[in-house]
Amino acid sequence: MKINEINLYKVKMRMKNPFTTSFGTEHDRLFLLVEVIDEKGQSGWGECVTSERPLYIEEFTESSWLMLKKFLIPSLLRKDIEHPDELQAFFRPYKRNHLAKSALEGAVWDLYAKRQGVSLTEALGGVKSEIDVGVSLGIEDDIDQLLANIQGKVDEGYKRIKVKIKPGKDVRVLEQIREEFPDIPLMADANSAYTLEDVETLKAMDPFNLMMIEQPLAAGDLIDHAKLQKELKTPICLDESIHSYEDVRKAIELDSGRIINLKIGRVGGLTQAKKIHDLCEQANVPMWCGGMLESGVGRAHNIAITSLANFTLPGDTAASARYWDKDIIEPEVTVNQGVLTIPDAPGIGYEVNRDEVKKRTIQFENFQ
Ligand SMILES: O=C(O)CCC(=O)C1=CC=C[C@@H](O)[C@@H]1C(=O)O
Ligand SMILES: [Mg+2]
Repeated sequence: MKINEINLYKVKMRMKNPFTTSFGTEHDRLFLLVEVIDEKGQSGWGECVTSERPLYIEEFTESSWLMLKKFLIPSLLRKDIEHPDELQAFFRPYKRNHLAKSALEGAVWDLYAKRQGVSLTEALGGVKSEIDVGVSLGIEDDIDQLLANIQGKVDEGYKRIKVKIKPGKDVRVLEQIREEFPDIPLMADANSAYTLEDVETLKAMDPFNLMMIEQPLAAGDLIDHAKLQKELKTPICLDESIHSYEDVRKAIELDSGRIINLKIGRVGGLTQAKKIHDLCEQANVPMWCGGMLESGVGRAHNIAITSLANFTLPGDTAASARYWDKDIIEPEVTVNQGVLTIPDAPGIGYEVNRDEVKKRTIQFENFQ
């Protein structure tokens, strides 16, 4: 396929509710969409899951716009490629910037699958036709509001509840949740809010029968997580510490974490995500697909990667309606009693609603 044109959209979407984690609150998502167009005029779509501020990772929307405009898009324009895996060679000279790389590579994967006449799930080697999904709930000032939020998602049948924790909003909150919901599959995401000095606080969470504690310590760390895992009964899940295949290899060797939250953007795209999946499968390390408050485009990519066999735990790919009054894809992502049916239409399996994208696009650039 020949990539004749690439469109870059900076999109602003207001979420239904603010989302608060240990590092901040987001109400408006400011992210990028990438559209690649081949010699037949067919389009593939990817999403750059950055935020306006670099609070979760070092990339942010403006930096990724520049990275795509100045380096990544020019490296791909008018190139003839057989398979999306070839993009690794084009991107290799440029360090990190994984969210930007993933957006462009994801668009090429979508286009590739459409040209093959298969779903992205099939193109990736997916083996499922439906997936169990969980939901991630932000920090609430008021415990009754959090308990009501949990009740709502339990009533909707989500297969796992993820709550955010931070120092001062952790042990007592989890205790109150367990008093109300003694048996629900429950996990906590700390987003690196703790250090090894908090080991007693983190050990105090062991009695709550959590499925996992996600990223308790610093982003990028593997050594201290390995020390902490020796102290905890609860499995540690790694998110911000895993940016590559090599990070996973070392985490397994060090026993830094026993579960991997795979985010396609964080690891630099679907080709790397597949390699990490295969490594975790060989090492019997369970995985699930994390979320970055995506629009339907990014959500569609998450669904496709979750169809691979070793994604054995419910992920964060909730329904479009969890975040958006109106999503930018048709049909929207829906979940029925915690089960999401994977579309079998070619590519990402959802149509991008160009009118809805246009309404929310605050900056656009066409590259030929
Ligand atoms: O998309 C979702 O619903 C998951 C949201 C979520 O938990 C996160 C999104 C982005 C960064 C973090 O705040 C957090 C995570 O660490 O998984
Ligand atoms: Mg996380």
